[in-house]
Amino acid sequence: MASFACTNPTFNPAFTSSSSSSKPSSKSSFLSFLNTTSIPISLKLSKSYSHNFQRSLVVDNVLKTTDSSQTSVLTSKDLETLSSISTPTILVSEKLGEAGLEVLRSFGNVECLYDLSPDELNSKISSFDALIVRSGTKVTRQVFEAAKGRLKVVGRAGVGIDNVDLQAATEFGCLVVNAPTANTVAAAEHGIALLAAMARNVAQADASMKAGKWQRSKYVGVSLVGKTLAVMGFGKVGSEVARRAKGLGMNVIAHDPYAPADRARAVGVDLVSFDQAISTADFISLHMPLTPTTSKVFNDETFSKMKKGVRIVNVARGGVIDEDALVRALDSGIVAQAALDVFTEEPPPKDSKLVQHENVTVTPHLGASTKEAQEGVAIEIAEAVVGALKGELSATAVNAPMVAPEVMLELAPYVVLAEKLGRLAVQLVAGGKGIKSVKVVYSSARDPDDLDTRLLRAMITKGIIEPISASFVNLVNADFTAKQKGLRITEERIVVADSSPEFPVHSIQVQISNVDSKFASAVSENGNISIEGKVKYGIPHLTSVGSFGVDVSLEGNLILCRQVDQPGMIGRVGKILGENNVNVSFMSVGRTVRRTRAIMAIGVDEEPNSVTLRKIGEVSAIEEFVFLKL
Ligand SMILES: NC(=O)C1=CN([C@@H]2O[C@H](COP(=O)(O)OP(=O)(O)OC[C@H]3O[C@@H](n4cnc5c(N)ncnc54)[C@H](O)[C@@H]3O)[C@@H](O)[C@H]2O)C=CC1
Ligand SMILES: O=C(O)C(=O)COP(=O)(O)O
Repeated sequence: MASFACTNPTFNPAFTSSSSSSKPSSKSSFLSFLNTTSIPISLKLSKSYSHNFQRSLVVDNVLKTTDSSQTSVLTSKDLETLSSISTPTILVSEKLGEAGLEVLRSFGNVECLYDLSPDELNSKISSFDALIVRSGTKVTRQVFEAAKGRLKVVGRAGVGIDNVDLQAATEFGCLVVNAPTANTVAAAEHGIALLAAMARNVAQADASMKAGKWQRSKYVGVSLVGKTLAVMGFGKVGSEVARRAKGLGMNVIAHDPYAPADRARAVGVDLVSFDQAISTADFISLHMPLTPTTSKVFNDETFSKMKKGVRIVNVARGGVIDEDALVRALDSGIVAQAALDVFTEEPPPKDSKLVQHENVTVTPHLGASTKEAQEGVAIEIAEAVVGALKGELSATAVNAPMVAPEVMLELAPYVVLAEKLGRLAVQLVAGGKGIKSVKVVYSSARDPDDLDTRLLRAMITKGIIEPISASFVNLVNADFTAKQKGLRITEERIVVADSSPEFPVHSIQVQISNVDSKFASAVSENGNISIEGKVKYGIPHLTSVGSFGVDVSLEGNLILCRQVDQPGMIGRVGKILGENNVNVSFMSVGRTVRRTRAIMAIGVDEEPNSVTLRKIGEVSAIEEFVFLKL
């Protein structure tokens, strides 16, 4: 068997790459992190620590301390590793509130480099673990490629993530987080400001007066009260706009294919179809995200269905409107006025017909730009990014499943077990190749709906894929990577009545079908390579191989031997290992029928050399054996 890369077991979604050069923060933040997770642990620390490593330690220490009689002390090797890891570096590429910068600075090295060109960003990005942007930075596939695996998290200091190539981020295993709540009110207020300013020609009248004119009859406006406003996208901003518009005496309807009717009803708003909304509204306010579905959804065809003289406000994204079509609709009078905060291209070209149009009021993407919102967004994104760099799954992750911290902590030892089972299973496949179908069976005393297996599945995927490819797998890209490699992972949950619901998982079984095994005994009766493991006292154990029951802790490396069940076998193999200075950590023998065949599972601290392995193979009663790296 080719040698396998052995990584420190971790469920950190961000920091699992060997190329990571995360650093640490202070000892105090390390300890406070442990405190917040209430892990019973005794640590002797002498240096600053990496959050990357912190997370691994959390996993290790959850394992080591589930038995409350044990305490864990870092070894000198741990300390050496810790001290060699450098501080996380964070690039802030657009103006961010000071309070957020302070949060970031307390954790890592922060560089604020505003107005970078795409080439400059690409040339610098490989020095950073995290990137924080607003709407002005395009985080393209080239950025992820240029990052060379270093970039672990992109933080969008705001809501819209249409400027981040999410598919590329996912493929590169880079977590994307946003700050979805702190600018909601600011955007809604700006929408209302534009609505009122547009209806009363505030901007145009202001410009006219500043040009020395006094044109009272030219700028007669329209009233809002009693008019119908269609809110397109009844999410956070849309519903706040609706609430405020109702306060202005408007009749508000909304269109949102995904919004629950009761949420709309609570605000006194009727949810209607797209066509109904645009054809009955006097005013239309846009609040949907820019996606392939919403791109240019306001176009010649949809403008033609609108009431003549409709007025449109857009504080969502420029791209939801076909801007050339809007100019035509303005010129023809279908659209009487528009008030726009956002544009397809930002800033728009200086000669943009839309910006220059006399019936259009414009602002340079100011929706989120209040002092309050910017402070809030900065703190929200800084905390999300720091959390992600620490290995916590963010509540605002955009391209990864969100797992509550308490669930993650509970699953921690099973996460280690899952990765090790994946890693073992793939090493049992002849040549480690041709794996197409993997089945994972979780048995648990809990209701199947009560078990979130995404983390476990991701780690099994990691365990299977990483040893046989150059791919780096984490929670962000596990499903994508499996799909890309043609690996189908199916899951089954079995409820076992005789286990305690106190523990989330009783056992995990990994089966690989339609492959040859290099260790025939690992093939169970259904023809699949099959191994099963459990967590005992917080430590992952291998509990069955093929049809044989074993019980060996999954630490260090493993030798599996199948032999004729006869006296003296343990001694013979143990002697060979001892003579070659290989320390045995655990040993377990499983058999199906007495004095026929047995499997010996031997945990070893060191990797036996080829001569030692050959000697084991020469023991006459041994029919087959395999050395597996964990
Ligand atoms: N101008 C600015 O500075 C700001 C702009 N925004 C933009 O406003 C938009 C909304 O933000 P939030 O309300 O916070 O997001 P949100 O996610 O809370 O709401 C978006 C709503 O749009 C709905 N939606 C999705 N597809 C739709 C479709 N085809 N038709 C109608 N509705 C659809 C969703 O179901 C959701 O309810 C985003 O595009 C965001 O980028 C947000 C803040 C500031
Ligand atoms: O949050 C959003 O979606 C916004 O559009 C705000 O963008 P900004 O952060 O002001 O560039």
